[in-house]
Amino acid sequence: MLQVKNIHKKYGSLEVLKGIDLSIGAGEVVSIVGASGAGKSTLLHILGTLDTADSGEVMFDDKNIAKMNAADMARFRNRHIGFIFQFHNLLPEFTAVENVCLPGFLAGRPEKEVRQKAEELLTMLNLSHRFEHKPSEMSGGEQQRTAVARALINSPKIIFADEPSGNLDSKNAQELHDIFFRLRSEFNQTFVIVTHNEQLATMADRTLVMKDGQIVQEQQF
Ligand SMILES: Nc1ncnc2c1ncn2[C@@H]1O[C@H](COP(=O)(O)OP(=O)(O)OP(=O)(O)O)[C@@H](O)[C@H]1O
Repeated sequence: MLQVKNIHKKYGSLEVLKGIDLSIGAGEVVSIVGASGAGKSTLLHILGTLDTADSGEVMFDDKNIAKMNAADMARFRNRHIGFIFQFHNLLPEFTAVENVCLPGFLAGRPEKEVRQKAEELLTMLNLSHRFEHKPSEMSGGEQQRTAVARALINSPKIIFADEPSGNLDSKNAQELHDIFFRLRSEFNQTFVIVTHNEQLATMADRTLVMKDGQIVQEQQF
């Protein structure tokens, strides 16, 4: 599904990615670990089309992301990619349902269909009692589960998660990790997850270890 060839990225004179190759198949859960500053988030942002590489290729199925213009890339991102960040990034003025709906509306899908899917997703994630709550009226775990529902609203090919449980206590973290693997077994959902959480890293099918801008090791479980 995702093929990456020889990606390089510099910030000024700092070489952050030094030739990354990887490939990720549909339904795989891949974790990326490594010391702070190794380049994990930079790689995830490039894979997720939030940033561009200086050179190299990012292919989603047969589409070369590097060759797309900004508008096509934004459309592709909205339709096919989901994101979950360490901090939920929900809009504070909107309810849980509205936050989840937003990427669906941006994709131009019918309002009724999007709202129904948002409610289904929130119900699946045990948030049926929180539809009309704003982020400040929900717990950290509930906010992060709402962010998962938002990531799923357009049925993305792949979800990129950057330290998704970094801000959660161990019980909520465990619950979130279980959700990822449930989504994989029920919907064949693909995930690439940057994490410092050892439990999550080792639950993945494969773990890529990054050091100084390179993948130095791959562990298979
Ligand atoms: N926009 C930017 N401008 C300049 N330097 C950057 C930028 N983004 C990242 N860097 C630098 O690139 C290097 C890699 O950063 P990155 O966030 O990818 O590391 P990381 O492995 O995700 O670290 P962490 O585990 O701490 O999140 C760091 O030295 C960082 O300071």
